[in-house]
Parts: sequence; C-alpha cells; structure tokens
Amino acid sequence: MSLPKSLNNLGRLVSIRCFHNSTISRSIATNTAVSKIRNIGIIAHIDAGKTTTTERMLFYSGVTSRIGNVDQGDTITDFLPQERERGITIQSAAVTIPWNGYKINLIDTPGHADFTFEVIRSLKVLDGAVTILDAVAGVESQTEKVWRQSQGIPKLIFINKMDREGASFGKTCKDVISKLGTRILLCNVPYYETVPGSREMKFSGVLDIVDKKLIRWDENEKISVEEISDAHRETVSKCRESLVETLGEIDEAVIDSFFETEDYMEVPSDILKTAIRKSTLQQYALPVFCGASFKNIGVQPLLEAAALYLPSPAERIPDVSGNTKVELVKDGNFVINGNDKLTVALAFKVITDPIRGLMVFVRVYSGKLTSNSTIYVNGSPIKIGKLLIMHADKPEEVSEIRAGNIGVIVNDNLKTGETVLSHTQKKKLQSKELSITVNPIAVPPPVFSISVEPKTTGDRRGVEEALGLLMKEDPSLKYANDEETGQIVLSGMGELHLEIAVDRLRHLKAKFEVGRVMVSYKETILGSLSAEKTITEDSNEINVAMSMDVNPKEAKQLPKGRQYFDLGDNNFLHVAYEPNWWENKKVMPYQTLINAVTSGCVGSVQRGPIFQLPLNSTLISLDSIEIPDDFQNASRIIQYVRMTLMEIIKQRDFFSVMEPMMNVTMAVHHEDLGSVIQDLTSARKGEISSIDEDDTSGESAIKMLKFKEISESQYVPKEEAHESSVKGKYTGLNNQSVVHAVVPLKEMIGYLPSLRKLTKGRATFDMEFNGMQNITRDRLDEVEKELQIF
Ligand SMILES: Nc1nc2c(ncn2[C@@H]2O[C@H](COP(=O)(O)OP(=O)(O)OP(=O)(O)O)[C@@H](O)[C@H]2O)c(=O)[nH]1
Repeated sequence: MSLPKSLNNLGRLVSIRCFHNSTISRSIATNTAVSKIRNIGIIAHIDAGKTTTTERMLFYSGVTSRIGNVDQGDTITDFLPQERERGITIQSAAVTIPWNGYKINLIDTPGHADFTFEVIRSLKVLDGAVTILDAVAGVESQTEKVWRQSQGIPKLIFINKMDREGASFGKTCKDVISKLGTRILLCNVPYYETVPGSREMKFSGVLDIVDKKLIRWDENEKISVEEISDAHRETVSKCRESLVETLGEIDEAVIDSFFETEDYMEVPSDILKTAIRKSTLQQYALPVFCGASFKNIGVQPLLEAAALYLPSPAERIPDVSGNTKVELVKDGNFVINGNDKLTVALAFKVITDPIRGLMVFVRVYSGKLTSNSTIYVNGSPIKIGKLLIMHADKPEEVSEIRAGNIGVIVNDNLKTGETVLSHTQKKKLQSKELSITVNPIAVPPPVFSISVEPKTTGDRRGVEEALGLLMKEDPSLKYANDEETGQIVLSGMGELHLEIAVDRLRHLKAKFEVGRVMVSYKETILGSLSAEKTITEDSNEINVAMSMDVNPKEAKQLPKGRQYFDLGDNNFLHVAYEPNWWENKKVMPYQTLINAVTSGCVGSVQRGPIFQLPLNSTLISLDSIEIPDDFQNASRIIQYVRMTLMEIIKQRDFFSVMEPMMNVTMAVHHEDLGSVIQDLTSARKGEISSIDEDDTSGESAIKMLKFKEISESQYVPKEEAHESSVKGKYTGLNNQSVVHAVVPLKEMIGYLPSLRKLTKGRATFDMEFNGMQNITRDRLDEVEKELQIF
C-alpha cells in the first residue's frame, strides 16, 4: 500500500526509535533552518498527561531508548527528586525533539496552581502550544486559566486518556468550544474495536480526517495505516464537511477546490493542511487530535501536527520594549532598531546543576550568542563560557545559539527574566543598545509564608546562600530577614510550593528548622499621616518631611502627572522634586538622592507597627528635604528617611492588618451545590460572585456560551461504540455548576481534602490571587495568636 507522505513519516518513526541515535539530535541541534524550528509548550490541568505524552514524544523521536513512566518515577523531564517522588511536574523542563527534519523545542510545564509562575515564564518564550485534556474530565479549571494566560499563542488540542472508562471525545470537544471559546478543526477522531471474545469496545486508533486513513496501534504499539472502511466513511465525510466549511471561511483555496467536485472527500489533503496551518496561526479555529499516551496511541500524529501546524520562531514577533522597531529579516532573524549586529535574548529559566553550576535557559530573538564571549545584562558586561543545547537532561555543547533557538548559558550571574544582549561580532555595545529589553515576566505576589530558622548561628550563612540560589531559579519565592528576631521568612505561591522549596533547601544541605505554613499577612495605613524631622549632625542641619497615605489598589490608579518609584508589595514613593529643579540646587546628584530615599523607604516598609509585618498598599511622599549644598553622604540620607518614616509608622492606631483574598472557581455537581455554598459562605467567610449552570446533555451549557452559534455549526461524531461504557462517568459537562467566589486565603488552607469529602471527590477547584483586604478589628486577636505560633 502506498502511504501518504505524512503517514510514511509515522512508519519511519518505528524504525527511528529502534536505533536510538544521538547523531540525529546532534545534527538537528545546530543546523536546523528557523522555518523548521518549533518552540512549543505543553499546557494542561494537573494530571492530564503532559509528562506521559512528553516521554512518548522523546521515545518515538529517537531521543530516548525506553519510555519513562510517571508512576514509576523514572521520567526524563520530571528529573528533580521531588518530582519523581510525587509524580508531578514542578519545573518546566526544556527538551529538544528531532522530528522529520524539524527541531521541536518542547517545554513541559507544571499543571499545579502553585507553580503558575513556571507556566507564565515558559509561555513568554513559546511560539505555540499543545493543550492536553483528560477525555474523562473535559476542560478543567486549571486548563481554562492557562488558556487565558496563553492568549495569543497558537495552540493544538490533544484529547488524551481516550482509553479510560468514561472517556468522551464528543463531550470534551463541546467542552472545548464552550469553556475555551474556540472553533475546532477535527483532524482525527477516535476509533474503537471490539475486544476479542467480549462485547467490550477498546480504543485502539484514530481516523485521520485529513489524510482519510485509519491509523491503528496494536498491543505491541506497532502502527498500521489502513484505508477507511465503509463503516467509517460517513463519519470521515461529515468531519471533512465541517473542516471544509470552517476553513473555507478563511481560505478560498479550500472552497474553490470543493466546488471542483462538490465532494468533501475529494478536497486534497495538502490544501486542507495549508488552510489548517493558516487557521491555527490566526487562531481562527484550532486543530483537535486524540489519543491515549499511556497506551502509546496517538502521539506520533500529534508530533507531526506540532511540526506542520504550529508557528516557527519567524512567525511570532518578539515582545521587545522601548522605542524599538522590530523587523524580520532572512532566516527568522529579527533585527531590532535596524541593528543587524545586535543579539537580544531572554533568560527565562535558571536551574542549579550539581556539576555545572547555574544553567540559564535563554531564548534568542535576534543575532546569535557565542560561547566564550561577553554578554550584557542590566548594562553590565558578563564574560560567559560554555553554551549548551539540552536533550532532556543531557546537554550538548555548542559554539553558538542562533535567533529562534532555545539554549543554555552556564553562568552564575544571571537571573530569570533578565534580558541578555551582545554584539554578534563580539564588540562593545553602546549605551543606546544597552537600553533594549525584552518585556519582563511579571512575578505574582507570594501569598503563603513559612519561618525558616537556622539551627545554629553558624548555619545562617549556609541557609542564606541556599535561599539565594533558590531565588535565582524561582523569582516567585521571596525571603526576608527579620533583623530583630533573627527569623527568616520564606514566602511562596502555595503550600506545595513552600513544601517543595523547603525540601530543595534541605537537598542543598542547609540546616534549619521550619515553622508552620501560614498566609502572608501584611499591614497597611488606614488614613493619611505625616512627619517632619530635623537632624543636626556635625553642624549640618538636615530637614526631612514625609507623608504616608493609603495607596489605591493598583499602580495605574495612582494620581496622574507624577513620577512614582515602586517599593514592592504595592507600596510606592513619590518625590516632590523634579530632576530639573534639583539640578539647580548644586547638591548631590538627583539620581543619588532618589536611590538613597528609595532605599530608606524600602527598609522602612519591611516592618509595620502592629505585628511587625511588611507594609502593603502605601503611598509614601518625600514632601521636602533640606540639606546643605556640600552634603554628599547618601547613606545618611537613607538613615534620615527611615527615622522620619519611623515617626509615622509608630502611630499604631492608624494601621490595620491585611490578608490575601482569592478568586476561587469551582466545578460542583448539582447535588453538592448546597453544601459547598454553605461551607464557602459560613465556615470559610467567602462571598459568592456568581453561579453558572451547566447541564448533563451539554445542550443547555452550550446555550449560555458566547460561542453558541459556533458550537451549533461544528460537527462532532457520535460515539456509539463507547456510549454504553461512558454513561454517568464523564465528569466534564456533567450535571455541574461553576461557582465563582472570593474567599480569604487563610480559609482555603487544606481545602482540597475537605472539598473531596464534601462532594465524594466530584468537585474540582482552582484559585487565583484577587488582592489584599483589610481584616476587621475583631479578628486581630485571632491573627495575633496565629502569628505567635508561627
Ligand atoms: N489511562 C490513562 N492514564 C494516563 C494516560 N496518560 C497519562 N495517564 C496517567 O495519568 C497520571 C498523570 O499523568 P502525568 O503525565 O504525570 O500528568 P501531568 O499532566 O504531567 O501531571 P502534572 O505534571 O503533575 O501536572 C499518571 O498516573 C499517568 O500514568 C492515558 O492516556 N491513559
């Protein structure tokens, strides 16, 4: 049988993986044209099967010679001991997969909400993504969140776990249309066959709609490609009809080709493929595939689709800030401000390697990074040595990393989120060039804290060094030193995030005791206070006047027409002087003054007056400062600013305690709705924002969707064969209501087991930071008790 070109690739694969050949990956790492590079991510809800799918991709592309298993803790991408113990992804792993002349740089991101920042920073460097769904659970809350975060990134959809009892391809497709609000393009649909000697149906392959073939996998994962039988012809034809109708909206070639024969089965697959690619890049409608990664079914067509349909680096414009002009020149190289000698890259991830030290993952947007050269970070030159390309956890040394590629710089001085600049001919960069930055990755505020106490005074240094290292890897972790108590407070995004951080600190051989995990309370000002201080020192008289006010919730709501300096934790500084005015005063340079005042303020906002917690949401003003003309001592200014602010902060009665509030989204079975709402509103002091209705048939759910008309026009095949076994099992669009509420984070600690108990494991929930809110006076005692235990 002669196979269509793409399916020949599938056949070819079986032999590629048999002779695991490192030269395949080696040559592909350095020589691939940009049009054949794919920087893509895998995103999904926790446990949808991202790691399992990645392991199969590595195996079928010949990178690995055996399949790693999440449940046995021997996967390639989850290589941290903490990941293998728990069977979850914590760090995004970046691996390079060669596929039929393409180089797929793939990032497997964590699904757990505590590691959202890992997802956000990976999204920054991705050109496309594969969204993996569990065919039993449908679109889950975390998927909706990541979908929102990845807006603008072209995606494919892979409906995984089709082998599970209760799996429903059709219902999951409807869930995609309704919850993710997108049109879909069914590229393959499930194929079932009867288990010999029983009436049971087994998922064993896919009907390839575009190439009109049946792809089957036998028990030994051998692929066979067969003609479509008469029994499946109608399904394929109907799916093709829907494809042609949808694609015809954006590509006339599809319609023209259809009118030649007026037969949907006769539209050539090449024309469909070109239109599917166009549609994916424009995010008009997204291709859908299905499989069961654990059973090794459906992964090769998915890889093929990632190569065919997702964008190359040349098709995504880099997010560079300032007055920059970004132009695409040949070979996918973007030229910034007309300067074709400039290399611009983003450090998006840092990991500690016990042998190599800090490995900094970078995405290069323009020019090329060269080993043993000078790079510029934050305006300062840094000498770098080796450059690497990672094949899962195995590095390959390379002499350069060109535009469009992801690679690794081995260097201890870089942090996640920093822009890396260099001259392609190793020359010095000018100040204008040094001001170019790739827009930074916004770090969400940490909402949980834990106290970390070095075992002995001698252990303190080791603990701080280990913390410093963790912080370079993960900027969503923060730590603060309490000078008075000697305690170190480590803050992160969730209980699991901190648990893993503490575990990692221990692996770094730090010796310490930890306290209980608690939410990160803050203190804030309730009104407006001011203070003026005159200090006489060595016959110098210095007068500082400052005020503190409540800060509007967001920086953009701050009064306009003034310059503000961000002090962190939603605290801002306003200085009453303009640079021009200050220049006339013949005193210390304006920038020196600003740096000193900012440092003084940053130090002061670390301790509020009630429980010595960091301040949040304050607006500090330097109203006036009088210093003698020849006064140049900036460190004294820092001290005077702190003394003045101390006068304000000690007025305890004008301050209050704040706690983090969360936006909670829950999918709850109708039967459990009453008890869940009761628990949320009374025991957990939450406020319900809205309750959206879903329905078992999927029809009423779709009615309430903004994509109603789309879902009605999209054909989804009926799963007759599977219907009997799915009854009552599919949990996606199944008798569910979606509850949105705002709840104090404190009340959500350990919520999952209690929700499971309340709903017999039927409900799922997800939460996101909403903001800080003042707690009522009557709860101060409660918080005080909590802080004492902490
Ligand atoms: N039945 C079945 N189970 C699967 C399939 N794919 C994955 N699993 C199982 O689902 C569980 C979760 O799989 P993972 O690959 O760790 O999922 P993940 O999305 O990477 O999870 P996180 O990284 O923790 O977010 C494991 O027990 C897998 O064995 C599948 O196709 N069918």
